[in-house]
Amino acid sequence: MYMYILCSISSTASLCNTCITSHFNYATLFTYSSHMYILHTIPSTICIEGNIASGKTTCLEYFSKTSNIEVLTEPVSKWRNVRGHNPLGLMYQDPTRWGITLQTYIQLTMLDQHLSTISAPMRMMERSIYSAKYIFVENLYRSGKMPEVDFAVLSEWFEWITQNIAIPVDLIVYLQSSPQTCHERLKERCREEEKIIPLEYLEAIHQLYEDWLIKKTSFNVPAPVLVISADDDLQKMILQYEENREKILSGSNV
Ligand SMILES: Nc1ncnc2c1ncn2[C@@H]1O[C@H](COP(=O)(O)OP(=O)(O)O)[C@@H](O)[C@H]1O
Ligand SMILES: Cc1cn([C@H]2C[C@H](O)[C@@H](COP(=O)(O)O)O2)c(=O)[nH]c1=O
Repeated sequence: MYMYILCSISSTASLCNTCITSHFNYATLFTYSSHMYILHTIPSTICIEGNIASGKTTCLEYFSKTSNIEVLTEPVSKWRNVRGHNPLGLMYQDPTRWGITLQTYIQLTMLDQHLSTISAPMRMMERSIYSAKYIFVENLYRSGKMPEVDFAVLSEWFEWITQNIAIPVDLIVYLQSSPQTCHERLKERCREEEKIIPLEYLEAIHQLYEDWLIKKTSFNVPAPVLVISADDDLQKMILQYEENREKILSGSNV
């Protein structure tokens, strides 16, 4: 939908006034085409970020009961089964060989989610195309498990996408948890491919998240960040979600 809007802007800019106004969670755009005004609404996007097993899916499930929100969980099932292949499993078995395969596919599926047309005025997504690149690709590269040429190709793809396609994010909710908590929860969840993940892997992911979203020293942060401490038990997490409900659903002004 957004690409269509961008096309509309460029094709109608010389013909008429095009205006974008922001009201609460809606961005409303009017374009003039074929002698009539067309109104498009762009849903606002909230991305739930955090380490593996920090509680993102659980958080999304909780907010899925809220009206006017469409929740998009990470398409992990696709990453585990693309035409009968399991790139997630392959990556954990041999990251140097399969890291680029998995990350190319994740980049595609994330882009697909960002651009998907939804009927609700608000989209709540699990992670984003940004964290796939800034956290996971970066981790593979920095740990010496992704060859330089693979990193270069993925980076070229990512830069082309983000420079040519509008991928708006209105708010990042960072579920900040200790790597130890995640390790415990990961063991409990018991996803087959992840059984070999050591604590050190979660520590590396944690550090990359902290540099990106807390210290803001590594990469561009595409939206305001709301930090929610995620080490608490489920009941306390629900309390925190309720305390922050308005901030989360207003999509910005953190
Ligand atoms: N606050 C919590 N306290 C204890 N266990 C939790 C909590 N939140 C989630 N879990 C459990 O931890 C595991 C990982 O949670 P999940 O929501 O799948 O994390 P993520 O989507 O971030 O990987 C699941 O088994 C889930 O039931
Ligand atoms: C985005 C992204 C994810 N992964 C891996 C990390 C985990 O094993 C799963 C996602 O599970 P989570 O419980 O939702 O964190 O996918 C990856 O390797 N690369 C990525 O870019």
